[in-house]
Amino acid sequence: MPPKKSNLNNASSNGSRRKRVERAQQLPEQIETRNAAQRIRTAESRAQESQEQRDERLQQNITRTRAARERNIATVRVLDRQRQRISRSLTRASFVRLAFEYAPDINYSAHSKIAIGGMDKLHRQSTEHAGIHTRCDDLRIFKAKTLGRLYTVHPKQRECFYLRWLLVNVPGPTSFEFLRTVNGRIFNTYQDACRELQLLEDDNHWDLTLADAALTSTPNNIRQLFAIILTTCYPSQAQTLWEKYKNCMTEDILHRIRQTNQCQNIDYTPEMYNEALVLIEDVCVLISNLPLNHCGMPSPNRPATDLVNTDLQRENQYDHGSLATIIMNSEPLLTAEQKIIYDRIMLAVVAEQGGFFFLDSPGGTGKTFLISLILAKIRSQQKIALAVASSGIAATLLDGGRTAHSTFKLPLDVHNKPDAMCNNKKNSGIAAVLRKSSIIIELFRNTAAISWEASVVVEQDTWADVLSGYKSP
Ligand SMILES: Nc1ncnc2c1ncn2[C@@H]1O[C@H](COP(=O)(O)OP(=O)(O)OP(=O)(O)O)[C@@H](O)[C@H]1O
Repeated sequence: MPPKKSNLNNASSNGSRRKRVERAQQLPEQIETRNAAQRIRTAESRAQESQEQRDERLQQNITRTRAARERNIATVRVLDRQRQRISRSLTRASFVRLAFEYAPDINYSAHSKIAIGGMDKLHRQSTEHAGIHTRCDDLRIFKAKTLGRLYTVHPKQRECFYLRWLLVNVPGPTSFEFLRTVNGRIFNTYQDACRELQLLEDDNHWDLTLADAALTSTPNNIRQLFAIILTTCYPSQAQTLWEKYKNCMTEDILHRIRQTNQCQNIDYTPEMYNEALVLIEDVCVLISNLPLNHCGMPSPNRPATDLVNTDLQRENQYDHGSLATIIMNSEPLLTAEQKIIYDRIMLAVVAEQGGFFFLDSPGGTGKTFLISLILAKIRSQQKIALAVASSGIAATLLDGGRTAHSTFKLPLDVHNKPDAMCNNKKNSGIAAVLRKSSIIIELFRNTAAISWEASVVVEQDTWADVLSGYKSP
């Protein structure tokens, strides 16, 4: 087979450069003639090829094409990753930094068309209406094609939430201090400033709710109701509500102390209120994983490690009767393959061997069935089996399942941060649960390989950190 001509476009010699220039100056007819001659030459040379030469040529073509495709795919992936990284870093830009970009000379509240959040969408819609478009341009709020973006802040991030609220309501602020200044008085917090400006809904509704409950419910129920209000309704003056209804929420404790001491003259004491606060905090931690001081309330006086009990209690609260039923019904049904895996994992748990097991199989082949049985078996032995999943939906498949992100405080963008660590302290509740766990089962469903691999690496580092000095992961 004649040697393949070198590609002129890749050559950098004077000759090839001259040829390229000549070709660039050719007329279409000349190009057509040249191409026709080239086709004839190729056909002639191929006609002279033996079968082996033809096969070799085709093989080379295939290899070249594959290599080129792989190069292209690799380039596209690299570019894609870069683009994602840039877009994520923009999305993660801190709210406070964005607050600095706020244009202080604009009265945002005066413009009904300014929405918080999907500004890009708004602008795109607005361009279809000439009137609004002109108005957007006139506003000159932000450069380029967007109207601008003030990030959504969850009320849980209290001060950030109130700062944002002030930013969209106070015209012409010149500094953060300016935002906290109302009627010449500088407030310590943005929340106080919001309250002074009457931007917050008052707690009248929650006041009436608690007053109603105080008449009809037990102290335990009122505490639970109060915890729900604190964690999900974000009252602006939680402490005032507590002060008003703390006696109703502490009545059972007072009653118990009076009974214990055989004395009906004992009155409420700070210790009793503290005990009630501890009980309320336990419920708050169960609902939102946040202690009371994150809900605008005073912290109860107890060692921080006592919070551990809530996590541990959660893992020890399984009903042993129903666990036994699960085991009794499911164990005999195990298939041969399931049995091998079941025995292998149970052996590792009983012998405290440690280790990692990856279970993968096509959908509907009984993974969840097997995992549920393993969880039930270990829990029935008074041991802790922690069940986590890659998503909230997946977590519902496992008894006592929680998301890995909430359990281990995984960073959201694990695959972007190779040195990321979970936000768990060694003396936290979940660290104690991890230390006492006989097994940690993590269910990954519909998760891209990169994300679950990255999650496991980060969790593994965290387990090693949390367990260091205790036992091997
Ligand atoms: N050994 C078994 N005996 C009887 N039923 C079983 C057994 N193994 C699994 N099943 C049943 O088969 C169905 C599918 O099982 P399961 O949900 O555990 O599969 P899976 O592998 O987790 O599926 P997917 O990957 O789609 O979640 C369930 O109804 C389960 O109860």
